[in-house]
Amino acid sequence: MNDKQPEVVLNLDHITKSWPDKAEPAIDDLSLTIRRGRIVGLLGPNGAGKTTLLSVLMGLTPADHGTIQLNGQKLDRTRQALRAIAGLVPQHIALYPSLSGRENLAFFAGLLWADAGKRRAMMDQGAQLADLGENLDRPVAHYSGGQKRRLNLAVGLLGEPELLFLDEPTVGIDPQSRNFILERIRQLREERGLTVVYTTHYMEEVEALCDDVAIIDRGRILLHSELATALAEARGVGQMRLRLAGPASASLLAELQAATATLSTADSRQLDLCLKEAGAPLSTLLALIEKDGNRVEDLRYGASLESLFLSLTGRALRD
Ligand SMILES: Nc1ncnc2c1ncn2[C@@H]1O[C@H](COP(=O)(O)OP(=O)(O)OP(=O)(O)O)[C@@H](O)[C@H]1O
Repeated sequence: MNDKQPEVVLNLDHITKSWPDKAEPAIDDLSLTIRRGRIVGLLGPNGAGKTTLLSVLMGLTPADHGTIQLNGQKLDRTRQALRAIAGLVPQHIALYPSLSGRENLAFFAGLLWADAGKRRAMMDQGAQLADLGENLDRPVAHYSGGQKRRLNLAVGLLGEPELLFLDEPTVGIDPQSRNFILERIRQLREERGLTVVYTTHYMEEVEALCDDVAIIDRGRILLHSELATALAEARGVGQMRLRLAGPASASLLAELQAATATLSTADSRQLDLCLKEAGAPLSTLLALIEKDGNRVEDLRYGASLESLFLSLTGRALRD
Protein backbone atom coordinates (compact mmCIF):
# COMPACT_ATOMS: atom_id res chain seq x y z
CA MET A 1 0.00 0.00 0.00
CA ASN A 2 1.22 3.44 -0.89
CA ASP A 3 1.18 5.58 2.29
CA LYS A 4 0.92 8.77 0.25
CA GLN A 5 -2.41 7.80 -1.21
CA PRO A 6 -5.54 9.23 0.41
CA GLU A 7 -7.22 7.16 3.11
CA VAL A 8 -10.53 7.23 1.27
CA VAL A 9 -10.22 5.22 -1.94
CA LEU A 10 -13.77 5.61 -3.17
CA ASN A 11 -16.27 8.29 -2.41
CA LEU A 12 -19.79 7.80 -3.71
CA ASP A 13 -21.83 10.95 -3.58
CA HIS A 14 -25.64 10.92 -3.95
CA ILE A 15 -25.78 8.11 -6.50
CA THR A 16 -29.18 7.33 -7.98
CA LYS A 17 -29.96 4.66 -10.54
CA SER A 18 -33.35 3.53 -11.84
CA TRP A 19 -33.94 0.63 -14.19
CA PRO A 20 -36.55 1.07 -16.93
CA ASP A 21 -40.08 -0.06 -15.99
CA LYS A 22 -39.30 -0.14 -12.25
CA ALA A 23 -41.35 2.07 -9.96
CA GLU A 24 -38.60 2.46 -7.33
CA PRO A 25 -34.95 3.35 -8.01
CA ALA A 26 -32.53 0.45 -7.51
CA ILE A 27 -30.06 2.94 -5.98
CA ASP A 28 -31.61 5.86 -4.19
CA ASP A 29 -29.46 8.89 -3.38
CA LEU A 30 -26.73 6.69 -1.94
CA SER A 31 -23.54 8.11 -0.45
CA LEU A 32 -20.72 5.93 0.88
CA THR A 33 -16.97 6.11 1.49
CA ILE A 34 -14.61 3.15 1.18
CA ARG A 35 -11.36 3.35 3.11
CA ARG A 36 -8.08 1.97 1.83
CA GLY A 37 -7.06 -1.50 2.93
CA ARG A 38 -10.43 -2.26 4.50
CA ILE A 39 -12.78 -5.16 3.84
CA VAL A 40 -16.19 -3.56 3.61
CA GLY A 41 -19.27 -5.79 3.86
CA LEU A 42 -22.18 -4.49 1.83
CA LEU A 43 -24.97 -6.39 3.50
CA GLY A 44 -28.48 -6.50 2.08
CA PRO A 45 -31.30 -8.84 1.10
CA ASN A 46 -32.11 -9.94 -2.43
CA GLY A 47 -33.02 -6.97 -4.58
CA ALA A 48 -31.48 -4.41 -2.18
CA GLY A 49 -29.37 -2.93 -4.99
CA LYS A 50 -25.94 -4.46 -4.31
CA THR A 51 -25.28 -5.73 -7.83
CA THR A 52 -26.65 -2.54 -9.38
CA LEU A 53 -24.28 -0.52 -7.23
CA LEU A 54 -21.26 -2.56 -8.34
CA SER A 55 -22.40 -2.23 -11.98
CA VAL A 56 -22.61 1.55 -11.63
CA LEU A 57 -19.20 1.63 -9.96
CA MET A 58 -17.56 -0.37 -12.72
CA GLY A 59 -19.26 1.64 -15.47
CA LEU A 60 -21.27 -1.35 -16.71
CA THR A 61 -24.37 0.80 -16.49
CA PRO A 62 -24.56 4.59 -16.06
CA ALA A 63 -25.87 6.27 -12.90
CA ASP A 64 -28.75 8.72 -13.35
CA HIS A 65 -27.29 11.17 -10.82
CA GLY A 66 -24.36 11.49 -8.50
CA THR A 67 -20.61 11.40 -8.67
CA ILE A 68 -17.86 8.97 -7.74
CA GLN A 69 -14.36 9.96 -6.73
CA LEU A 70 -11.39 7.60 -6.88
CA ASN A 71 -8.48 8.75 -4.70
CA GLY A 72 -10.02 12.22 -4.65
CA GLN A 73 -10.41 12.47 -8.45
CA LYS A 74 -13.86 12.56 -10.02
CA LEU A 75 -14.48 9.60 -12.33
CA ASP A 76 -16.05 10.08 -15.74
CA ARG A 77 -18.92 7.88 -16.90
CA THR A 78 -16.59 5.29 -18.46
CA ARG A 79 -15.02 4.66 -15.02
CA GLN A 80 -11.83 3.95 -16.95
CA ALA A 81 -9.53 4.99 -14.09
CA LEU A 82 -11.35 2.69 -11.69
CA ARG A 83 -11.46 -0.24 -14.07
CA ALA A 84 -7.70 0.04 -14.49
CA ILE A 85 -7.12 -0.77 -10.82
CA ALA A 86 -10.23 -2.76 -9.85
CA GLY A 87 -11.24 -6.39 -10.20
CA LEU A 88 -14.84 -7.59 -10.23
CA VAL A 89 -15.84 -11.10 -9.23
CA PRO A 90 -19.40 -11.26 -10.52
CA GLN A 91 -22.25 -13.01 -8.80
CA HIS A 92 -22.93 -15.20 -11.82
CA ILE A 93 -20.04 -17.46 -12.73
CA ALA A 94 -18.25 -15.84 -15.67
CA LEU A 95 -16.25 -18.77 -17.03
CA TYR A 96 -16.25 -20.82 -20.23
CA PRO A 97 -17.73 -24.19 -19.23
CA SER A 98 -16.25 -26.15 -22.12
CA LEU A 99 -12.71 -24.92 -21.37
CA SER A 100 -10.60 -26.27 -18.53
CA GLY A 101 -9.69 -24.15 -15.53
CA ARG A 102 -6.21 -23.65 -16.96
CA GLU A 103 -7.60 -22.61 -20.35
CA ASN A 104 -9.95 -20.13 -18.68
CA LEU A 105 -7.06 -18.61 -16.77
CA ALA A 106 -5.02 -18.43 -19.99
CA PHE A 107 -7.87 -16.77 -21.88
CA PHE A 108 -8.55 -14.07 -19.28
CA ALA A 109 -4.85 -13.46 -18.55
CA GLY A 110 -4.38 -13.02 -22.31
CA LEU A 111 -6.95 -10.21 -22.33
CA LEU A 112 -5.14 -8.41 -19.53
CA TRP A 113 -1.42 -8.85 -20.10
CA ALA A 114 0.54 -8.42 -23.34
CA ASP A 115 3.84 -9.55 -21.82
CA ALA A 116 4.13 -13.36 -22.04
CA GLY A 117 6.20 -13.67 -18.84
CA LYS A 118 3.72 -11.63 -16.82
CA ARG A 119 0.83 -13.56 -18.33
CA ARG A 120 2.41 -16.86 -17.33
CA ALA A 121 3.20 -15.61 -13.80
CA MET A 122 -0.36 -14.40 -13.28
CA MET A 123 -1.80 -17.68 -14.58
CA ASP A 124 0.39 -19.63 -12.16
CA GLN A 125 -0.71 -17.38 -9.33
CA GLY A 126 -4.36 -17.88 -10.33
CA ALA A 127 -3.95 -21.66 -10.49
CA GLN A 128 -2.35 -21.66 -7.05
CA LEU A 129 -5.09 -19.51 -5.61
CA ALA A 130 -7.94 -21.61 -7.05
CA ASP A 131 -6.22 -24.75 -5.72
CA LEU A 132 -8.02 -27.12 -8.08
CA GLY A 133 -5.39 -29.88 -8.17
CA GLU A 134 -5.83 -32.21 -11.14
CA ASN A 135 -9.21 -30.62 -11.91
CA LEU A 136 -7.33 -27.65 -13.34
CA ASP A 137 -7.16 -29.52 -16.66
CA ARG A 138 -10.76 -30.72 -16.68
CA PRO A 139 -13.62 -28.78 -18.31
CA VAL A 140 -15.22 -26.29 -15.95
CA ALA A 141 -18.64 -27.81 -16.76
CA HIS A 142 -17.62 -30.75 -14.53
CA TYR A 143 -16.64 -28.59 -11.55
CA SER A 144 -18.58 -28.40 -8.30
CA GLY A 145 -20.16 -25.09 -7.31
CA GLY A 146 -17.29 -24.41 -4.91
CA GLN A 147 -14.61 -25.13 -7.52
CA LYS A 148 -16.30 -22.76 -9.98
CA ARG A 149 -16.47 -20.04 -7.34
CA ARG A 150 -12.78 -20.49 -6.52
CA LEU A 151 -11.81 -20.21 -10.18
CA ASN A 152 -14.15 -17.21 -10.58
CA LEU A 153 -12.26 -15.51 -7.75
CA ALA A 154 -8.88 -16.39 -9.26
CA VAL A 155 -9.94 -14.90 -12.61
CA GLY A 156 -11.04 -11.70 -10.87
CA LEU A 157 -7.52 -11.36 -9.45
CA LEU A 158 -5.60 -11.89 -12.69
CA GLY A 159 -5.22 -8.15 -13.29
CA GLU A 160 -3.55 -7.64 -9.86
CA PRO A 161 -6.28 -5.27 -8.65
CA GLU A 162 -5.79 -2.82 -5.79
CA LEU A 163 -9.51 -2.77 -5.28
CA LEU A 164 -11.63 -5.91 -5.42
CA PHE A 165 -15.41 -6.04 -5.78
CA LEU A 166 -16.89 -9.37 -4.80
CA ASP A 167 -20.57 -9.90 -5.55
CA GLU A 168 -21.96 -12.63 -3.28
CA PRO A 169 -18.98 -14.90 -3.97
CA THR A 170 -20.12 -17.76 -1.76
CA VAL A 171 -23.72 -18.24 -2.85
CA GLY A 172 -24.68 -21.89 -3.23
CA ILE A 173 -21.44 -23.52 -2.12
CA ASP A 174 -20.38 -25.95 0.60
CA PRO A 175 -19.03 -24.60 3.92
CA GLN A 176 -15.51 -25.81 3.15
CA SER A 177 -15.30 -23.83 -0.09
CA ARG A 178 -16.88 -20.87 1.62
CA ASN A 179 -14.20 -20.92 4.33
CA PHE A 180 -11.55 -21.31 1.66
CA ILE A 181 -12.76 -18.18 -0.13
CA LEU A 182 -13.03 -16.13 3.06
CA GLU A 183 -9.54 -17.23 4.09
CA ARG A 184 -8.09 -16.28 0.69
CA ILE A 185 -9.67 -12.82 0.86
CA ARG A 186 -8.23 -12.24 4.32
CA GLN A 187 -4.82 -13.37 3.09
CA LEU A 188 -4.95 -11.06 0.05
CA ARG A 189 -5.69 -8.10 2.25
CA GLU A 190 -2.82 -9.00 4.59
CA GLU A 191 -0.31 -9.63 1.82
CA ARG A 192 -1.26 -6.93 -0.70
CA GLY A 193 -3.21 -4.37 1.32
CA LEU A 194 -6.11 -4.94 -1.04
CA THR A 195 -9.29 -2.93 -0.49
CA VAL A 196 -12.34 -5.18 -0.74
CA VAL A 197 -16.04 -4.47 -1.19
CA TYR A 198 -17.86 -7.68 -0.34
CA THR A 199 -21.58 -7.94 -1.03
CA THR A 200 -23.51 -10.61 0.78
CA HIS A 201 -26.74 -11.43 2.52
CA TYR A 202 -24.93 -13.70 4.98
CA MET A 203 -24.59 -11.88 8.29
CA GLU A 204 -22.05 -14.37 9.62
CA GLU A 205 -19.70 -13.70 6.69
CA VAL A 206 -19.67 -10.02 7.52
CA GLU A 207 -18.96 -10.83 11.15
CA ALA A 208 -16.18 -13.25 10.22
CA LEU A 209 -14.49 -11.21 7.51
CA CYS A 210 -15.24 -7.53 7.40
CA ASP A 211 -13.73 -4.46 9.05
CA ASP A 212 -16.65 -2.22 8.12
CA VAL A 213 -20.29 -2.92 7.43
CA ALA A 214 -22.74 -0.99 5.29
CA ILE A 215 -26.33 -2.18 5.42
CA ILE A 216 -28.23 -1.56 2.20
CA ASP A 217 -31.93 -1.90 1.56
CA ARG A 218 -34.09 -0.54 -1.25
CA GLY A 219 -31.07 1.20 -2.69
CA ARG A 220 -30.26 3.14 0.47
CA ILE A 221 -27.51 2.77 3.04
CA LEU A 222 -29.23 2.40 6.41
CA LEU A 223 -26.09 2.07 8.49
CA HIS A 224 -22.37 2.34 7.81
CA SER A 225 -19.82 1.86 10.54
CA GLU A 226 -16.87 -0.19 11.68
CA LEU A 227 -18.04 -3.71 12.37
CA ALA A 228 -16.69 -3.54 15.92
CA THR A 229 -18.75 -0.40 16.55
CA ALA A 230 -21.90 -1.96 15.12
CA LEU A 231 -21.42 -5.06 17.26
CA ALA A 232 -20.56 -3.11 20.40
CA GLU A 233 -23.66 -1.02 19.97
CA ALA A 234 -25.64 -4.18 19.44
CA ARG A 235 -25.38 -5.15 23.09
CA GLY A 236 -28.20 -3.05 24.52
CA VAL A 237 -31.10 -4.91 22.96
CA GLY A 238 -33.89 -2.88 21.43
CA GLN A 239 -32.26 0.49 22.02
CA MET A 240 -32.03 2.96 19.22
CA ARG A 241 -30.83 6.55 19.03
CA LEU A 242 -31.86 8.67 16.07
CA ARG A 243 -30.50 12.07 15.20
CA LEU A 244 -32.86 14.01 12.95
CA ALA A 245 -31.98 16.65 10.38
CA GLY A 246 -34.56 19.04 11.84
CA PRO A 247 -36.51 19.40 15.09
CA ALA A 248 -39.19 16.76 15.60
CA SER A 249 -42.75 18.09 15.48
CA ALA A 250 -45.15 17.32 18.32
CA SER A 251 -47.25 15.14 16.01
CA LEU A 252 -44.18 13.14 14.92
CA LEU A 253 -43.18 12.57 18.55
CA ALA A 254 -46.69 11.32 19.30
CA GLU A 255 -46.66 8.93 16.34
CA LEU A 256 -43.21 7.60 17.23
CA GLN A 257 -44.27 7.18 20.83
CA ALA A 258 -47.24 5.09 19.70
CA ALA A 259 -45.03 2.93 17.46
CA THR A 260 -42.36 2.20 20.08
CA ALA A 261 -42.33 1.23 23.74
CA THR A 262 -40.64 4.35 25.10
CA LEU A 263 -39.37 7.54 23.66
CA SER A 264 -37.17 10.14 25.24
CA THR A 265 -35.65 13.23 23.69
CA ALA A 266 -32.32 14.78 24.68
CA ASP A 267 -33.20 17.72 22.46
CA SER A 268 -35.71 18.19 19.69
CA ARG A 269 -33.44 16.43 17.19
CA GLN A 270 -32.12 13.51 19.23
CA LEU A 271 -34.54 10.69 19.98
CA ASP A 272 -33.90 7.64 22.11
CA LEU A 273 -36.32 4.85 21.33
CA CYS A 274 -36.90 1.51 22.95
CA LEU A 275 -38.72 -0.89 20.68
CA LYS A 276 -41.77 -2.85 21.73
CA GLU A 277 -41.14 -6.55 22.08
CA ALA A 278 -42.60 -7.39 18.68
CA GLY A 279 -40.79 -4.28 17.49
CA ALA A 280 -41.97 -1.67 15.05
CA PRO A 281 -39.48 -2.15 12.23
CA LEU A 282 -37.25 0.81 11.65
CA SER A 283 -38.67 1.17 8.15
CA THR A 284 -42.02 2.08 9.79
CA LEU A 285 -40.36 4.69 11.98
CA LEU A 286 -38.42 6.08 9.03
CA ALA A 287 -41.64 6.34 7.03
CA LEU A 288 -43.24 8.36 9.86
CA ILE A 289 -40.23 10.66 9.99
CA GLU A 290 -40.19 11.13 6.22
CA LYS A 291 -43.94 11.76 6.15
CA ASP A 292 -43.33 14.56 8.63
CA GLY A 293 -40.86 16.17 6.21
CA ASN A 294 -37.87 15.21 8.38
CA ARG A 295 -34.96 12.82 7.84
CA VAL A 296 -32.56 10.70 9.90
CA GLU A 297 -28.99 12.02 9.93
CA ASP A 298 -27.48 9.43 12.22
CA LEU A 299 -28.62 6.21 13.76
CA ARG A 300 -27.19 4.06 16.56
CA TYR A 301 -28.73 0.75 17.35
CA GLY A 302 -28.42 -1.87 20.02
CA ALA A 303 -29.08 -5.47 19.01
CA SER A 304 -27.32 -8.36 17.31
CA LEU A 305 -26.39 -7.74 13.69
CA GLU A 306 -29.23 -10.08 12.74
CA SER A 307 -31.94 -8.25 14.68
CA LEU A 308 -30.31 -4.98 13.73
CA PHE A 309 -30.91 -5.85 10.13
CA LEU A 310 -34.47 -6.95 10.83
CA SER A 311 -35.28 -3.73 12.59
CA LEU A 312 -33.63 -1.60 9.93
CA THR A 313 -35.43 -3.23 7.05
CA GLY A 314 -38.47 -4.92 8.54
CA ARG A 315 -37.37 -8.09 6.75
CA ALA A 316 -35.13 -11.08 7.31
CA LEU A 317 -31.96 -11.30 5.28
CA ARG A 318 -32.68 -14.76 4.02
CA ASP A 319 -35.78 -15.34 1.96
N1 LIG B 1 -30.65 -5.20 -15.58
C1 LIG B 1 -31.75 -4.89 -14.88
N2 LIG B 1 -32.89 -4.47 -15.47
C2 LIG B 1 -33.97 -4.14 -14.76
N3 LIG B 1 -34.05 -4.20 -13.42
C3 LIG B 1 -32.95 -4.62 -12.75
C4 LIG B 1 -31.75 -4.97 -13.44
N4 LIG B 1 -30.83 -5.34 -12.52
C5 LIG B 1 -31.42 -5.22 -11.31
N5 LIG B 1 -32.69 -4.78 -11.46
C6 LIG B 1 -33.63 -4.48 -10.36
O1 LIG B 1 -32.98 -3.58 -9.47
C7 LIG B 1 -33.30 -3.90 -8.11
C8 LIG B 1 -32.00 -4.18 -7.35
O2 LIG B 1 -31.46 -5.40 -7.86
P1 LIG B 1 -29.96 -5.86 -7.58
O3 LIG B 1 -29.70 -7.09 -8.39
O4 LIG B 1 -29.05 -4.71 -7.74
O5 LIG B 1 -30.04 -6.24 -6.04
P2 LIG B 1 -29.09 -7.18 -5.17
O6 LIG B 1 -29.02 -6.58 -3.82
O7 LIG B 1 -27.81 -7.41 -5.89
O8 LIG B 1 -29.94 -8.50 -5.12
P3 LIG B 1 -29.47 -10.03 -5.31
O9 LIG B 1 -28.87 -10.42 -4.01
O10 LIG B 1 -30.76 -10.74 -5.58
O11 LIG B 1 -28.54 -10.07 -6.46
C9 LIG B 1 -34.25 -5.08 -8.17
O12 LIG B 1 -35.56 -4.58 -8.12
C10 LIG B 1 -33.97 -5.70 -9.52
O13 LIG B 1 -35.11 -6.35 -10.02
